[in-house]
Amino acid sequence: MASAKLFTLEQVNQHNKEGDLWLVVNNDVYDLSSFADMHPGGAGVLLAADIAGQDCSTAFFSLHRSEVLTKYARLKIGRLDTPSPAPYPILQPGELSPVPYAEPDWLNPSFRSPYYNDTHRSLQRAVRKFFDEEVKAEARVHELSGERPSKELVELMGTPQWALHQMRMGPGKHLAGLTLPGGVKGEQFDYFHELVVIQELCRLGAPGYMAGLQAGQIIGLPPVLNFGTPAMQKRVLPDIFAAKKFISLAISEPHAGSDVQGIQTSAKLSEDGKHWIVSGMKKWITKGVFLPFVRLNGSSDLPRLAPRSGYFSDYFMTAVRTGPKSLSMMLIERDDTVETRKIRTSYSSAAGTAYVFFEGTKVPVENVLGGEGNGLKVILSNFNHERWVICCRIARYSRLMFEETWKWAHLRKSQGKRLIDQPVVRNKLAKMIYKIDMGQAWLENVTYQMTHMSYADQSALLAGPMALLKTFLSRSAGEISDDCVQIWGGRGITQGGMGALIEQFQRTYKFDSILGGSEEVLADLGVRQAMKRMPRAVL
Ligand code: HEM
Repeated sequence: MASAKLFTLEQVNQHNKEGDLWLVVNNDVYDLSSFADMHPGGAGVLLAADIAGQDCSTAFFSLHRSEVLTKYARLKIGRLDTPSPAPYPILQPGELSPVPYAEPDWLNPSFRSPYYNDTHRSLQRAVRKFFDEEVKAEARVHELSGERPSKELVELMGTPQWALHQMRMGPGKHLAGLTLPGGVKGEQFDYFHELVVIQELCRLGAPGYMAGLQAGQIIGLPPVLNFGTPAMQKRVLPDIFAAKKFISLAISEPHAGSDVQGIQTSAKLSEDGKHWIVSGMKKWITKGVFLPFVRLNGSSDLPRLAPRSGYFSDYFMTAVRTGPKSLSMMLIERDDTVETRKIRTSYSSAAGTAYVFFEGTKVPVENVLGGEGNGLKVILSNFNHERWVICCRIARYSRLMFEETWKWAHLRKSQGKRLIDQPVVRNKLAKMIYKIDMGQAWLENVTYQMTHMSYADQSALLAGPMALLKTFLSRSAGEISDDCVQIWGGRGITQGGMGALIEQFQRTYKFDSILGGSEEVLADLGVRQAMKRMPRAVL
């Protein structure tokens, strides 16, 4: 800020009353004269003798997230002429957090890891900077307002320069010939690169927005990649990777969740045998439809919303009963016979969760993936990757909650002591650290196995370990969330403000313990898979 106007602290001291109120935060001078009456914490606190006209960085950072300064940058009028070292350094876009355990060990410059090489590191640096600079602000605002991710941003993410929609599909020939962020060649891309992209996105702390951004495609597109004909791939993939079109996975129904055998949506073959005619309904379909809202640029600090049609999935990868004992997966294109309706969940509406209704929808027989009656095979082939993505996600969200809570425990004083000085708080933090680091280490081990196995072998050999890993991570997330809320107190159950991410996590971590198979189902699957490998000889 070379051209900033400079003030002495004595000059700032003069502006210390109602209607003429300045103060200093992190060496920046703010004029709050007209903002004081709108200050969410009230005008009174700002007019206190130790605040008005003073350097109040310590008071500020014990009550606000640093993002408040970005949001209210318009109140900044200059800088102190003799700055003191900033007591609360704010991370620049792309920087690693200096908070202990806030980053996975492989990002600690003093540590080594057998799993990551220079290509993973350069990709990590590139995407972190991009997410911090281009995505973070929108993600946090839209998470709260329920708005869809903006068209401009999803399209930018789909440009060949960023190729983020392609990377979220994992390694494969869809990346061939591309030069990815950080100079990584598409052919070098492995599951650790994908893990890096997922975990960097999670740092933004906006789970509903993140689901609305890419979740439909991550679970809805693999059948096209793995079972689609070349003609289907040519027609569908480029538009989805460029974010011109969107796809959702449509399996669950009011009577069938993880239990795909209970699916009731059904289809009859047309008389000429060229189409399936589909009728039925699907529930909890991510990205099915977004709230028809758009933010208006009003003077209010809170987002104001007004009706407008939003964009939504153009394709539904749908599980359909094609006979009494026959389940098929088909790619259904949205037309007038397909209706979507918003479902409100504890996630942000930015996820676009919806009901999908099919009423006599005509689907060309060529749109059946993997052959008629092979729906279960197609669904199962997808599950491992979906569960692994969820594992990457919970592991990183849990770490972010730890970072927030660790910082808070250093800031917050109770009965004259910082929270971190209380053994009971340190004990809770210790439990968080070992759960987070155990989860990440197990996740990296499973990921390493994936890099050395075919897709089919992953399903056969890793379904059990993956199911147990997901159960461990989502159970741990519940315990971490609970301990975080206890440390944050009222702020952990208050939307917005210092504890915003903690409140959001305790409201949303359950998604990961249900989606892709509930904890109970997966724990049982993990054990049953191990039972199959039990040799008779040892009994
Ligand atoms: C640049 C100066 C400031 C701005 C832009 C600002 C803005 C805000 C905002 C947006 C909130 C709502 C909560 C949040 O989003 O974090 C808030 C809350 C609050 N602010 Fe400020 N504030 C400033 C300085 C101060 C200072 C110097 C104090 C001194 C004590 C203060 C005391 C409070 C209090 C007590 C709350 C309520 C916190 C709570 O509910 O936990 N603010 N402020």
